[in-house]
Amino acid sequence: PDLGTEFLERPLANPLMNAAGVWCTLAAQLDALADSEAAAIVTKSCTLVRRDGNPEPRYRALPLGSINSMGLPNEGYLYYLDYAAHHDYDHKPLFVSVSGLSLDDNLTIVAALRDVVLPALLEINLSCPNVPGKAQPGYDFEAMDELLAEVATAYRRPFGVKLPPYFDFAHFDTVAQILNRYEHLAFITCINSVGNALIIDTGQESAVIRPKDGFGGLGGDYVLPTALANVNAFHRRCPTKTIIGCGGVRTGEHVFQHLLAGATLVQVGTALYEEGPGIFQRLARELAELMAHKGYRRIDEFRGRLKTL
Ligand SMILES: C=Cc1c(C(=O)O)[nH]c(=O)[nH]c1=O
Repeated sequence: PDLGTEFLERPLANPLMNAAGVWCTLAAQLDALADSEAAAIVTKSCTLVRRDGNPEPRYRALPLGSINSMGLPNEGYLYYLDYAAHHDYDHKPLFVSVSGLSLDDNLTIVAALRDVVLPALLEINLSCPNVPGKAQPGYDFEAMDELLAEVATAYRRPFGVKLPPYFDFAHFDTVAQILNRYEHLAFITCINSVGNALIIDTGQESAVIRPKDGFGGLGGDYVLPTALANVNAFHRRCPTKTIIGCGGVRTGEHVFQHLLAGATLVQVGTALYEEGPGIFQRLARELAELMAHKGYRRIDEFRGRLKTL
């Protein structure tokens, strides 16, 4: 089978990439992703200035996934613009994830990315659940609309958004209606971690991460059904947008399910954190095996073709 696909008219060797935040904070990590089987890479969400992030322990692997409250540790946007300036775009696309702590910060970073005129792709993160005292724009629809209006005006080039999970059809409808109003908004990445979960260690009778009394974003197997639902909900509601799936991908079968639900690219977070960049070779092999078993030669024979009963 051929795992080839296309993103914004650009051919890619396969639909696989990392999720923002995982194995992508430092140049050496990004280089490892560039050297891996991932067909595209995205940076850790960046802020105006460098951040240490939240006190540790702030990430825990779990039997069914992970919980994190990293607190947006990153090297500051200029570090990632510099990385983007040296990236080889003929080899594979680079996305820059931006998660400014204010509208002004977001606009400063977006304008800087616009002015360096690089082929890098902008993914605006509307959904960081772990900055104490900061409500995420993804759950404040007026703030989201204002942010997108300002970014679209300032950036004037194709960009995308990273959404939190939604759990209500009224929210799918409202958010899709907002996103469909922005022509430059070319792609939608669903989902970010399921925010503010609480994992309890029974023996210790304690939370397992330090920040926010143990409340953190859930990832991994726990979130696959919610991720698939959000991918399919926005695939149905935003026919002119490209959907990137993210959430719960650990095997080739999970990649297949995200593609069936309507994703064009599929991001890997928790499983990449645990397995490292070699995971992309395994996922590509497993996806090819599943496609061969089903008699599919190309991804476009089944992508977005989820049946209903
Ligand atoms: C950008 C901050 C995020 C973080 C974080 O740095 O705490 N964790 C997530 O699961 N998702 C985020 O979007």
